Amino acid sequence: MKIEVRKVTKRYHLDEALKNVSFTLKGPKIYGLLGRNGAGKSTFMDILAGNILATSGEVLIDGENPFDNQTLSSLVCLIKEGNNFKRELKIKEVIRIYAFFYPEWDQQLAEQLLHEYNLKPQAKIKTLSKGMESALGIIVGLASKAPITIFDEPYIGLDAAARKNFYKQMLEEFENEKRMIIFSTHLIDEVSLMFEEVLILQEGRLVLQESAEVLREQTCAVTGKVEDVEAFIKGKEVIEKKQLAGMMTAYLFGSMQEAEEQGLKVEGIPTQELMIHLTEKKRGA
Ligand SMILES: Nc1ncnc2c1ncn2[C@@H]1O[C@H](COP(=O)(O)OP(=O)(O)OP(=O)(O)O)[C@@H](O)[C@H]1O
Repeated sequence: MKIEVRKVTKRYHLDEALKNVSFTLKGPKIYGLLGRNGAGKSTFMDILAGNILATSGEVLIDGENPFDNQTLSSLVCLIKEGNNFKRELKIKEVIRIYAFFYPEWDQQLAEQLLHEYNLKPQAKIKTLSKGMESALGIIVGLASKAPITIFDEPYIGLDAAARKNFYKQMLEEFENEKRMIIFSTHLIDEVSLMFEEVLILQEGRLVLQESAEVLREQTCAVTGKVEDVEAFIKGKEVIEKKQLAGMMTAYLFGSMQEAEEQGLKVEGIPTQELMIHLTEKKRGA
């Protein structure tokens, strides 16, 4: 499936949650949608799921507007960080509703995951802990088999071991049957290896869209004497530089090998740190 985002702005009264954002996503792929609080991630996901309209510009899924579009709504499954289900419903009723709604629903997978997460079909949503409710969201998202599955921080209340289990299940599902998964998270380093492409939003603007491979392999942190680092980074795309006691560290797009040949100390940059530097750079620009 193809998602085209064209000059999208979303305004809430005086607040601009998205500012003239344009990009294209093509599935099947696992996309990481990153950004700090209030960057506009949830707003974008809500527009994509057809829950709200952009103030201007358009989002198209295979050429169609998702707002109030019944055909598309059965192809897109959005799981948010909470309040996905009516509190009075039982788990088995939630499962029945989603099974009815999503044509590719995988009942066997849903039952297997309910068992793994130890969720009782008779239990009412309002009796579940935060972690159990998140687990149900994860189960529904995975079992929906929706060609566009969107997870917006879906793991609130799950501990590190349960989150790891979820990432494993998600990857297995993706390998079994490829689809487009858009995943928004704060816990970037936990999941960064899963992403094939990363988008970073900052204050409503898209500051980066890049394949994760390029980010991992073609960015590095170079440290050495100020004059050596300055000479090395001349003409290169520098993300950030820091100076202390005659030494400099520069974060840049460039090959590690080239820096090593110059006798500089070179390290990879964890995605989390890269995101912080990229968003700070744009803020200062
Ligand atoms: N319903 C709303 N009414 C008014 N303002 C809103 C609404 N939803 C979002 N906003 C504002 O739009 C901006 C973007 O919010 P959004 O929730 O999309 O960001 P986010 O990147 O998902 O953040 P977080 O990670 O904290 O959920 C914020 O300034 C937020 O206050």
